[in-house]
Amino acid sequence: MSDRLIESIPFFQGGMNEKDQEAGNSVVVSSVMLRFDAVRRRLSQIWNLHGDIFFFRGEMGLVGLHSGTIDMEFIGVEDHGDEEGKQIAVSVISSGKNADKTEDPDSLIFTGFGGTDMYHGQPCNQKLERLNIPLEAAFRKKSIVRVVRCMKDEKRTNGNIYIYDGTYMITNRWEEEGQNGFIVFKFKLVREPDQKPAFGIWKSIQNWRNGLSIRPGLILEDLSNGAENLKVCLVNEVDKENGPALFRYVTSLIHEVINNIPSMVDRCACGRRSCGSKHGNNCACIQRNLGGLPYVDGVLVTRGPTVFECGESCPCFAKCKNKMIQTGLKFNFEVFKTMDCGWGLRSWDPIRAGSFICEYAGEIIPKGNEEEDDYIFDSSRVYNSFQWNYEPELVGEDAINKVPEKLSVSSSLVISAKKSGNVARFMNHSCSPNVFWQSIAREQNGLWCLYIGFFAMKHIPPLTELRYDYGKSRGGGKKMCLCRTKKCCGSFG
Ligand SMILES: C[S@@+](CC[C@H](N)C(=O)[O-])C[C@H]1O[C@@H](n2cnc3c(N)ncnc32)[C@H](O)[C@@H]1O
Repeated sequence: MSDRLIESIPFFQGGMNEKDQEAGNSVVVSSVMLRFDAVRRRLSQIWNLHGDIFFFRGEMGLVGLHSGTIDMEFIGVEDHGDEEGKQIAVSVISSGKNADKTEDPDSLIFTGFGGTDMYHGQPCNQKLERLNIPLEAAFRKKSIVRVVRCMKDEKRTNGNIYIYDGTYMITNRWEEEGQNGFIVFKFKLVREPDQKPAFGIWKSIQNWRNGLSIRPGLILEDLSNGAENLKVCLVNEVDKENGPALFRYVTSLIHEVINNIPSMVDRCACGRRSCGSKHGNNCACIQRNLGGLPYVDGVLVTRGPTVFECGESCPCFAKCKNKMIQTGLKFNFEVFKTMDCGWGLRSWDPIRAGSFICEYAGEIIPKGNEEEDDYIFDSSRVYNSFQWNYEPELVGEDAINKVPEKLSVSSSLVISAKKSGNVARFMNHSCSPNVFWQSIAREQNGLWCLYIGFFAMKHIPPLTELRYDYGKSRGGGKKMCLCRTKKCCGSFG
């Protein structure tokens, strides 16, 4: 969000002090609500979200896709004569008691509401009343209903992922005997034709996991040949090319020393535990980071000049919360042939914004030796600036313009992944990227070493190509860009 928008709400006061936290601050609350509502109204005009994913119900409310905690949203229809048609369903979430067990990607059986006696809590027949009326009205009026499929998020305890699966129509409605012997209402929704696949992609991936050989275009089951903790498959569904040119698969970078950071006099002394927990709050590595522990729930919280992780000689656990990029891949990736940019990278798993994707593995080379090399990462290039640490003032931190988002890697780092590299060497460039890089430092052999970690800029649905901004050399981009995004500036590198 731009500073302009923040200024346009003159009575906004950022942050909550302790007194506010106890007593409440209606000015802050109402200005946050104003901003939320402005964003929601604007987004509900512009969204075209087929296949987009959400990790929290509130996110769907923000974009105007589905509001509230009930698995059906309805609107009032003023001009409809009969009583039963005054409310009409506009969106359903297939989760909980209403969920569909068949999981057909083109249709959905949605169970009606009710079936528990209001006064005594005993099971009873569902009736054509209350929340079933808007569903019945949508059936009779043949109106369009948005469908959100709900899946369990394997990476979070009790977490769900919501997939927007496009528009459906209720084509049938019937009553049947439920498992407990009482009547339940069933509504059959059929997906409107000519929509790009969304939930269907998830179902295909589920099948591939059960037997990789059925993955169309499969060339290799594991390009890393066991070097990574998860398989990286290689596929080509586009032409006959049977793989990228030969390279050595390595999982990490041969380290670089940061000269201007003093060596490890104050390494982490947290003991055998995870830093950042209630017992390990004084971690010297975490304290080097602005704002404390950089990762919460496995996602990067804010972007900054350098993130400091616990290192080799810190006594904390291998699973310490302040160790992320050194703990390997977290998602099942595939290297695939793109239509016009050679090989590219994408994931079978949904990726939550801020998640660690991979590091840029390869060999460190001196600046100036990168001619004729397509596999260069160069931290000293000019990168399009972007704001990722949104709204820090809402949580009482310095305003955006005071936090340096531009990366200042103290010594420039040039990595070549031409001869040796990992999945990162296949990430193509985009002028509207969904991935960004972050420099990460950790101690090795008593010295601070610098690495480049890639993180998801936004939530990324499965099989969406992962691309970052390659930046431009000081003299301007040398290669023609084919990213085909609206913001394409024509060149990169
Ligand atoms: C680091 S490699 C990426 C992997 C590469 N596509 C492959 O097949 O191995 C960088 C090269 O990919 C191609 N590439 C990446 N992004 C591109 C883009 N936006 N437009 C055109 N070509 C691109 C260019 O040939 C570039 O030199």
